[in-house]
Amino acid sequence: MSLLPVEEAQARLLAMASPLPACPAPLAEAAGRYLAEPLAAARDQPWTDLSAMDGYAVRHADMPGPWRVVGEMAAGAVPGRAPLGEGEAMRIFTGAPLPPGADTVVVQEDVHVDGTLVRLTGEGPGGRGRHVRPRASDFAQGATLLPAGIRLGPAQVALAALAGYGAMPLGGRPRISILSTGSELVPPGAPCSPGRLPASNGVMLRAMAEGAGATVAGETLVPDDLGLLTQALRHAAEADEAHVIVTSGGASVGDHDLVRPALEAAGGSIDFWRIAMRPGKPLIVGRIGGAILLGLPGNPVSAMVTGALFLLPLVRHLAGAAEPLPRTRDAMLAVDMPAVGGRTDFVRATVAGETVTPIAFQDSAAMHAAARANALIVRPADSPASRAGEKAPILDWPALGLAG
Ligand SMILES: Nc1nc2c(c(=O)[nH]1)N[C@H]1C(S)=C(S)[C@@H](COP(=O)(O)OP(=O)(O)OC[C@H]3O[C@@H](n4cnc5c(N)ncnc54)[C@H](O)[C@@H]3O)O[C@H]1N2
Ligand code: MOO
Repeated sequence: MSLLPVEEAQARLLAMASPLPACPAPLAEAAGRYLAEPLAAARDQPWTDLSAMDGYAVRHADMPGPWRVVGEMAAGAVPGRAPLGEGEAMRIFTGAPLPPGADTVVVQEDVHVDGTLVRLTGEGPGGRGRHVRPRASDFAQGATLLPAGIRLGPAQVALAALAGYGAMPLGGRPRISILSTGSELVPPGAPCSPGRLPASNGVMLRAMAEGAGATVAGETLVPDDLGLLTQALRHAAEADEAHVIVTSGGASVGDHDLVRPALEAAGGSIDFWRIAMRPGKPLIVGRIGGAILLGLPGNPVSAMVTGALFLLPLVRHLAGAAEPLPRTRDAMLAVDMPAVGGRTDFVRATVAGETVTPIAFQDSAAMHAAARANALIVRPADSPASRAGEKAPILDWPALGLAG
């Protein structure tokens, strides 16, 4: 059975599912999720010309003063209709609307005040319009502020609030169920007798998926037993109602590698198996009930890399992301790198500025080495050797969704 190229496998996986239905949600729940429709401003910001400083609103034509103070405006005030007359000033505070006729604000540090008379002590504000935030200078009502499919962070949530919204249409939250397979596994922190191994993939995949906006409906350790694994898969599909079931381990060709037979015994089917990538070759993709099954390899680094390149794009796609796949950028290789075989190599590396350096120990079970990395160097299958100083595509941790 030939190995599937990585890009083809990613495209086939994403084509298996449609984004979940969108629904309106309060802004407090929006960060980390995807906007389902373009966001248009429901108001002008600012709503009128506002002062950017504490001081005195004046007519620039009256420069350099002096002025007679005829009233006061604070944020929240609404200007009256009478325009400022010649030589008149309005005491004004940051965020307050300018009275009609005023076009410039003199800051209070630049004036001497004697009763109601205000004189410049310095050079004054300079040009007309100084210290004024003109109406709609940030955005105008009706303007498209955010496109559909972007991930909302704190700044976008604040923008939505200023644009007049208390809720936004958001993509759905994918539910995932995590099954860590292997009779050798014990839960993290449990006593680890000889032959046992702390299960690390479950907590890692949970952190990755939750960071991408998924909710974890179940997280279970399952021994290498066909009956128990079959039952666990059914449970994840039916009771957890998972959109995605992600297994780790048991994906390869050994006698104890049971994910494929268990999937078939549970009534599921395999769409494809084995990808031309290193690490991560044994990846399985299938379906069971309404869920997509993603069978990741057990080696911790293989699970991390396949989780970042397959699980997270699938989560983003279901959650409504316009661009679910991570984007590469170019960096300069710090060292020579050998020719690549028939599988695309995702080399764990550290990137600093524009320079990327592979980590010396590339074992797919070596989590200590992988936890020092902050990028993968992407070396496509069958590439020739590269020299230090050449450019190479990398996927850095923020692009992959692995940044802490
Ligand atoms: N004859 C062959 N052997 C192997 C092949 C192959 O093509 N032919 N592929 C190798 C590759 S590549 C990988 S990757 C591994 C992964 O295979 P599995 O998915 O079947 O993984 P397991 O054998 O179950 O486990 C591998 C390794 O990882 C440890 N493990 C498993 N689960 C966890 C977990 N949740 N947390 C931490 N560590 C875990 C497990 O104890 C094993 O040491 O197969 C190669 N073999
Ligand atoms: O693909 Mo395995 O993940 O090379 O170690």
